[in-house]
Amino acid sequence: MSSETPPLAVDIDGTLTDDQRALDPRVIPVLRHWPERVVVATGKAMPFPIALCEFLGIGRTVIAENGGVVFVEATDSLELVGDKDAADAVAAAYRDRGYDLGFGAVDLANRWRETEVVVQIDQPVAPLEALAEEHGLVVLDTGYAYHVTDPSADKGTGLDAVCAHLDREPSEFLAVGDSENDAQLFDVAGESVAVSNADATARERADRITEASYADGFLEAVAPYRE
Ligand SMILES: O=C(O)COP(=O)(O)O
Repeated sequence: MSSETPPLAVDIDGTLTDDQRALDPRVIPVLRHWPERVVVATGKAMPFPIALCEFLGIGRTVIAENGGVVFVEATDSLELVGDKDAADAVAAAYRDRGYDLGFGAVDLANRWRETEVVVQIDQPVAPLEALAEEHGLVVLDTGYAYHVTDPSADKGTGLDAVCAHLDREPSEFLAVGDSENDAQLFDVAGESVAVSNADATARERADRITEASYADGFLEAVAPYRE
């Protein structure tokens, strides 16, 4: 890889995966051997990106829950931003009105979540948005789930926090992603790339858009640094 390879902030779903949300195995050696820091920045709860880093064999530097959770292994720091009680109150009120979060009784999507609540993408969003607003929260549509989340935390504030711990600047980073929850990350990163399956917000806020979709798009985004 080139000596000018930047540190990388990368989304998971839709960016490192195929269209079925399965990790594309071709991204594994790229991330494992990336010569700079890799930050996994996701809407998922912390155990998922932590496990991804562990199995990739890379340092655990993670932005989870759309910026609500930031973990930097190198400095042994964990920061939580958000009002989980308010998010839980939204979920309870949503259920009281006869709706369901949509993830079943065990609910692996919410089980380890510390700052947000997520609702399955096929559930009604209008009542969720009304309840979120009543509690000072917003609903973020990642294309994979509705996140009831604190508007003061996002993947951009997450990268700021990571950088404060590591004495780096967000502007040093290449960011790659695919949805509106990547927009603020794109804003703070030095270079931002949306894969071609990205939603309108991500496409608008990215510096460039790849020709290819999903993990093929990620491989295209990082190709200039791998020559
Ligand atoms: O959890 C989601 O809804 C999306 O996750 P992502 O940020 O890794 O795409």
